[in-house]
Amino acid sequence: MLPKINFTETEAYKYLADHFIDINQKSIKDLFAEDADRFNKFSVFFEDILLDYSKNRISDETLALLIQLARECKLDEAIKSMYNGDKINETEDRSVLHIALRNLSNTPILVDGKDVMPEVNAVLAKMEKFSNSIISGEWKGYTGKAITDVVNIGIGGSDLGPVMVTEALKHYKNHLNIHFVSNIDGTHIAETLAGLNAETTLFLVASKTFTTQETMTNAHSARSWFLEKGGKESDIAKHFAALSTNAKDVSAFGIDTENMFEFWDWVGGRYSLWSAIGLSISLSIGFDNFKQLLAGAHATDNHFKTAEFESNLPVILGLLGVWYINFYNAETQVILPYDQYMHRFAAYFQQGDMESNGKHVDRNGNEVDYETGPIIWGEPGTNGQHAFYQLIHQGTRIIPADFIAPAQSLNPLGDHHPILLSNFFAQTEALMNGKTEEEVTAELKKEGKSDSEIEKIAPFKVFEGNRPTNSILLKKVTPYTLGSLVAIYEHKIFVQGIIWNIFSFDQWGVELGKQLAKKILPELEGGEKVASHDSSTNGLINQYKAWR
Ligand SMILES: O=P(O)(O)OC[C@H]1O[C@](O)(CO)[C@@H](O)[C@@H]1O
Repeated sequence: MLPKINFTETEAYKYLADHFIDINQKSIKDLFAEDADRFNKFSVFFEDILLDYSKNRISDETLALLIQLARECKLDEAIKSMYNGDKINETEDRSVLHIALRNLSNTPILVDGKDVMPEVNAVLAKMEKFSNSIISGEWKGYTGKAITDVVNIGIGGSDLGPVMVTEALKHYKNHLNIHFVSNIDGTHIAETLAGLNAETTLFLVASKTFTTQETMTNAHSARSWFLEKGGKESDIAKHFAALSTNAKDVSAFGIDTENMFEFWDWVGGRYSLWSAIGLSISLSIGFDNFKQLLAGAHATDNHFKTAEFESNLPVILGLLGVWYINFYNAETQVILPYDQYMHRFAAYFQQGDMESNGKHVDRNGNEVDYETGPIIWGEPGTNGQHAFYQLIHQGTRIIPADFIAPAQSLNPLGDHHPILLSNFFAQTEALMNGKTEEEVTAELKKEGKSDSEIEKIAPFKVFEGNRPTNSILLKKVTPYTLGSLVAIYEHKIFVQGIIWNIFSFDQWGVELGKQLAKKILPELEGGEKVASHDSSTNGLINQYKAWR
């Protein structure tokens, strides 16, 4: 069981509320001026990852109080509960054990008294064998040819993680072409299949429940396409595999359960890339690299479990988020990878974070009277700089930003990487320092502008600064480092869920829309006018029927 403490009623929260007033007398720039050691004090290494969180609106006292808050909310107990396999996903009566999927130390982890590790290891061994035979070409399609293309059909957690990782680790990929189909919009699968040859294509139907409408519809279309192109029912076993917890529906679909890669209800969809759902990753970069990804995450898991809160990366990141969301009313959190390969990282954590902590009822079943999960967004730098950074620099909202970059490029081409990194460093500095009216005036004077011109233009050129950032510098993007980084963000979400006293591992909020869509679908048949909804919904449905 998780503790059920209202964090706004803790001692630490009250101290933080007072401290908030004090700390705002100073800007981050002032705090740097006061303390030459600030970088050393507020940065922490975890293996080949450096987190510099010194450019935040914090002092020693802020950090101490935030850590006190974590202690009062019994974060340590909550972490133990998760690692012990307790059913901390109480609303679904499930354990939360993505840490078991990457538990390469193989220490027993019990669910209902049974060690889950033998099953985890058995599926990993099956994934290894399958990946090797597809990659080597030993596995043949129905006309005796090796597989060249793999299509992962899944959505949400059965898509975003594998997409993000295969993109982030593209540098390590082999000859297989990996495609992803998620959207129910027929365009997605039609465009994907257009260039493919059924004889050499393998479909992975990735669905924890094996009931998700989008995935099942796409999977049936893929099956029909395969049969139209010349494959027979008896050939399906060579071209379709399932990644699921639902053996019954997998076999009803016609997929040989020999080709089913199992996982378990204690793996949340948005935390499942480490499970059989990661088969597309293992096919793309090879099982050894997939294992490195798991190893990196496992290292983070050990760090999260054992490091003191003061040097614990997920704890620090989580608490900083709470600081901005609950005291500064920050509504969003932007993630800015300065690495083209990581272009889906923010999109991945949009689900990871927003589906986990987008909750308004606390663990006691009461409506919360404080903010919970932020809106997560982001794009890779430097593209974002030329699109939305204006608002981060000069808008009216506070947008805490995570900058992420590797020190070593996987494509060291001319000056590209130093230019990229100079932008990263410059942005965090600019966001902190801003530009004062005096500086703007001096600059304009130097350009030869008259006093009246300066008076007119200066206000628009002033940057307030004092905008908080975290900088995460990786030595290099490797499967191991990426695994560590993803796990850091996963555990950060956990930390925040504990502080906010919410359940982070269910997602009831996505159900209503699904139910209504099922009700509306039959109403779209036929030509008769629909009148069973509000006037807007009726109007839209009827216009759709008129135009289609
Ligand atoms: O893997 P499944 O069962 O198809 O679910 C896909 C996604 O749908 C959701 O349940 C939300 O609708 C996600 O949590 C999940 O990742």
